[in-house]
Amino acid sequence: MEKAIISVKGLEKSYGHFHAVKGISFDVMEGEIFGLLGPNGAGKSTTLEIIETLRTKSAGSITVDGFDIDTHPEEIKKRIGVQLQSSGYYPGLNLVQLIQLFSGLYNRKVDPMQLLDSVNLRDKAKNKYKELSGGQKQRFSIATTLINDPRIIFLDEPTTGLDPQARRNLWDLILDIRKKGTTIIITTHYMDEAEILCDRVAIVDSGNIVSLATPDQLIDDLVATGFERAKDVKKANLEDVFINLTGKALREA
Ligand SMILES: Nc1ncnc2c1ncn2[C@@H]1O[C@H](COP(=O)(O)OP(=O)(O)OP(=O)(O)O)[C@@H](O)[C@H]1O
Repeated sequence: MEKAIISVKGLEKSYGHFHAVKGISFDVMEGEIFGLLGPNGAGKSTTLEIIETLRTKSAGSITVDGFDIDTHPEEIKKRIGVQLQSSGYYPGLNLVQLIQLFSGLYNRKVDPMQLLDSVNLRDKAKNKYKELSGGQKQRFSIATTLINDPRIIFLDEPTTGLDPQARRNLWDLILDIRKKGTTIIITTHYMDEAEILCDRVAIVDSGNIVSLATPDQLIDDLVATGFERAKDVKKANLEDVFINLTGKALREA
């Protein structure tokens, strides 16, 4: 039976007089990839950071894995994996040392090489974070979300700035993580990414959820209104051409 692992009810957030999140409610089901989509400033990061216990809310209630955020934030922290800002990656340490540092903070024993293997970064074990390419940095930051063996991970625009091969590689990594039973919440500005990865998406605009359904359902609903694309869709797009010409392999060795 489907069970909600995150339940958000009537969430509001104001920054001074500015009402950034205006009373949103949604559930995230156990094991799903749930997308928050919306234009810049819609309130996606604010919402994520409140659920991550990193920001206070102005009103509403949230439970994560059965724990109320107001009364049990520490229990919630133990169960979630959050991408760190790159400023958290001490410049003098290599990837293995960083993983050892983070696992110490979480009080967990992890095998750094096994974790690096899982994100295809074994070869970079002795490199420093700043020596990684954009795609490698993103993969490393996803690896760090897995250190405490979380039930849920939060990915805020994980593929922004990556080339098409690196994006696809990251999609495979995200799907692999979900296969192991981890619930994933992701924000993205890429609709193709949301369509491929997300079981359900909430479309957020000016602090409200304006629609929430599976990508298929949202498209069908739009088509049912009589909407048609202006141009016939070709069987391939420019990204297909690019991948076809330059291959699927990563270019960052
Ligand atoms: N600390 C803050 N103080 C004041 N206003 C803030 C603060 N953080 C965010 N905001 C405002 O709240 C609104 C929502 O911001 P938020 O970062 O949640 O949007 P977002 O949907 O994640 O946008 P983006 O796609 O650009 O990351 C924006 O108008 C932003 O300027």
